[in-house]
Amino acid sequence: MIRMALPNKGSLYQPCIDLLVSCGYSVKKPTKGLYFYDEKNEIEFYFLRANDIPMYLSKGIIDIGITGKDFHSEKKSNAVNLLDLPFGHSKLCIAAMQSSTLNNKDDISGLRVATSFPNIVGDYFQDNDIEIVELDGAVEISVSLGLADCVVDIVETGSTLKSAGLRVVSEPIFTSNASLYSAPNPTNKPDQNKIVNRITGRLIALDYQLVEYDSPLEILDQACELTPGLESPTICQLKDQNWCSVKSMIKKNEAHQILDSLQELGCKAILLTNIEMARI
Ligand SMILES: Nc1ncnc2c1ncn2[C@@H]1O[C@H](COP(=O)(O)OP(=O)(O)OP(=O)(O)O)[C@@H](O)[C@H]1O
Ligand SMILES: O=P(O)(O)OC[C@H]1O[C@H](OP(=O)(O)OP(=O)(O)O)[C@H](O)[C@@H]1O
Ligand SMILES: [Mg+2]
Repeated sequence: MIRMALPNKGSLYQPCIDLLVSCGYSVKKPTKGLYFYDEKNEIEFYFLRANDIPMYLSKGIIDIGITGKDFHSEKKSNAVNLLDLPFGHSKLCIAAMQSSTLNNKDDISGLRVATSFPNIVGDYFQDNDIEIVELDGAVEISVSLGLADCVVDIVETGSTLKSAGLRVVSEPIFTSNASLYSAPNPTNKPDQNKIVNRITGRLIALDYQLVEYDSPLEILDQACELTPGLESPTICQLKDQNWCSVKSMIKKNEAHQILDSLQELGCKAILLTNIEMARI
């Protein structure tokens, strides 16, 4: 038995559910309630505020959980980062009114900065004299309402800031993504490892594709150089002694260039397929 925390809403909720379902877990948030038991895999899922997950992990109440790096850092959590996940990418940026003359960190000295990340902001501005105005959310409206002179807020596309009449003032002060975290001393390490292995396998599957093709013997070495695989490509002799069939994993973001090269080389029947899950 193991306890896992997932964000109960927001940007991380659906990607977390999709990731875990693709790893064979049965997980859904009840319409009312914050708990779901996956009987087959013996996992208790708790749907918590992404912001609170670092504390539950730090105290060892929850064994494993997914949240944003920004929340982990803000809460000064001693949870252990097991795995970076390919979603929840965002930045914490300083933003001020479009018309403002602020252009860099030093221009902020003496000003009021509204944020939901007082620790990250305090550390960043430790040598500047600023007043932090701590807000729980909807930070972007605070400047036009006159509560603050600028904000430090989460930015992904920038459309939230833009619609509040704000613009980013300087380089991001923190770069975040979702991560899988462990309690410092999880109760059930073998069960935790199973979860990590499944998720790692799924992330590899998402990064790679499987290519299969037929190659004349005389160009087989050149073809294999293009598709070396992780260990080594699988090669089968075809009925026609002059041809082989080759199977290999290739990086998804290189796949189409590799297919072009295989075709130019003289390979035939080139097939590209997605990988559902991988254990390397
Ligand atoms: N638009 C976005 N795109 C990608 N990641 C985002 C986006 N907005 C927030 N995040 C990241 O997702 C995580 C959860 O933030 P989000 O604002 O979605 O949570 P939330 O449940 O709405 O919490 P809160 O109620 O405190 O705002 C954070 O780590 C954040 O950096
Ligand atoms: O740069 P953007 O692409 O606009 O994304 C950033 C916004 O997304 C998040 O808000 P969310 O959608 O979670 O709403 P919330 O205010 O309820 O947290 C975050 O708090 C920012 O406000
Ligand atoms: Mg939010």
